[in-house]
Amino acid sequence: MPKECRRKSSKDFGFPGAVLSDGGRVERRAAGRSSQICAEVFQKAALVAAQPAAPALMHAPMVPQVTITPEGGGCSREIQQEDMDGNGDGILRRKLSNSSISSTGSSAVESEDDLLSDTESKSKGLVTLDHLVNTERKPWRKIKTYIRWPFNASQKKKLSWVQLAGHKGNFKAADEGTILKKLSENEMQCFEKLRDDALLPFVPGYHGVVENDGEAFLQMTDLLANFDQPNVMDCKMGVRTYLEEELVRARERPKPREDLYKKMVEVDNGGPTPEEHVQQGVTKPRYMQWRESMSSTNTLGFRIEGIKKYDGTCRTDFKKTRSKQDVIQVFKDFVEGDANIIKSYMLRLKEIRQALQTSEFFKQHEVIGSSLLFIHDHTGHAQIWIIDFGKTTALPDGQTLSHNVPWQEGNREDGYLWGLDNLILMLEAVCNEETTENSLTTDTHTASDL
Ligand SMILES: O=P(O)(O)O[C@H]1[C@H](O)[C@@H](OP(=O)(O)O)[C@H](OP(=O)(O)O)[C@@H](OP(=O)(O)O)[C@H]1O
Ligand SMILES: Nc1ncnc2c1ncn2[C@@H]1O[C@H](COP(=O)(O)OP(=O)(O)O)[C@@H](O)[C@H]1O
Repeated sequence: MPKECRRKSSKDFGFPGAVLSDGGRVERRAAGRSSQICAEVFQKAALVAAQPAAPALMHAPMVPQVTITPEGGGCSREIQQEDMDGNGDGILRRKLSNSSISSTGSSAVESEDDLLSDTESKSKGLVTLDHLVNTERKPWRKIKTYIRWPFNASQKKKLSWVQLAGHKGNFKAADEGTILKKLSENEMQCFEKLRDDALLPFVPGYHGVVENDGEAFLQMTDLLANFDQPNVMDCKMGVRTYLEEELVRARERPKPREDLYKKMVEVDNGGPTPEEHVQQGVTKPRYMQWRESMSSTNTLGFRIEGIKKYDGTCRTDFKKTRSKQDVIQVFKDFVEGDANIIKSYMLRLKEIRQALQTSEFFKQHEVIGSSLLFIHDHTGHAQIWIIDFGKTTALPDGQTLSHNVPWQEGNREDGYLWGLDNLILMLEAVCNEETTENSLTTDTHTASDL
């Protein structure tokens, strides 16, 4: 695809001071920086918002399947805390991703030849949203972060936000109950289209495009806002986590990336092929396929990305959580045996499933890299939302997906519904186990009481 047709990041929209409000209207923001407003770029954003999304992949080529290099034997182990400590304070600079159509504005799609910093960073775990409170930044590599409770009410509010996946620095705090996510044109178009769709009740409220500190952001509802010390889990949906066009591009101009090689080796030194070891680099699709095969993406159609518990503990070391039993165990730990929470989650997943089946948006889009965000708290409040439309791509006019047939390159299927069904099955298993365990406990009590 020609470069000018690719998605643009917030930088393409440029300058500060304006708010692209709901409905694509351009407004001026009453801020001291109004002199910096560049109406033209925000009109451009308005125009984009008002127009139907141009299909990003007009002609998905029928090209041979990419072979996933088999995992080597090697010594494989989970990342340990000691591996992480003192290892994450490199320069947290993000350059343009070489093969990525970023799910966010932070890694705009550019050439395969763009460079990428060795210290390419992801935001994992507890973060402090920029203008809320100025504490020391946590390097993403730190896999466990503890927060001391209780804080006073305002501190608690400030520190309760968590980013479990995605790119570092992508989010900022905004007005009460909302957050800002770096603008990607693609995600903006999705939010615009979702305004009239059956999925609307299941996605974060969208409040338009705003400028903050010279950058454009999507303003959306902070899903954590109505929870008290929430437990949060991010599950990335689908059997595939990269776009077909990323494969094509990598094939045309393969660009081994050192940062991805390093991430692979951190988890499994036997992951890279001998050639990849020699070149100290792997291509983006190769890395993404390896991630999918190591985790439950390929086998279950979803994977757990991260969990933050009410007590502030945070885990993102799920790269090798693949088996059903392991996944069930993670869910059991997450809900701490609370059958009511599991039931609420199951109900919500079934509602989401129903909405997906009637959603025009869902039919007409390849949904890649999107997550379900599970949130519950001690009051029994439990909800799930569909988040991250950065790589959700419109199909050519008239084309639809079933979302539950196997992916073959060219058919653009994403396995989303298949993954959702498996997720529901996993939760049912958790529920059954909990119920059995509880009834066993009750039986025991009854027996001993007698
Ligand atoms: O989770 P790990 O193993 O760190 O791998 C990440 C995730 O797959 C990111 O997806 P997400 O943002 O959905 O979590 C992806 O960003 P894209 O969404 O841009 O594909 C990154 O690609 P790069 O940003 O190119 O490194 C890739 O390195
Ligand atoms: N609307 C929201 N409310 C609360 N938390 C959110 C919201 N959107 C995203 N998050 C948090 O940020 C993380 C990354 O979000 P995501 O949209 O996937 O970012 P990226 O596009 O950088 O991958 C999620 O795992 C979640 O923890």
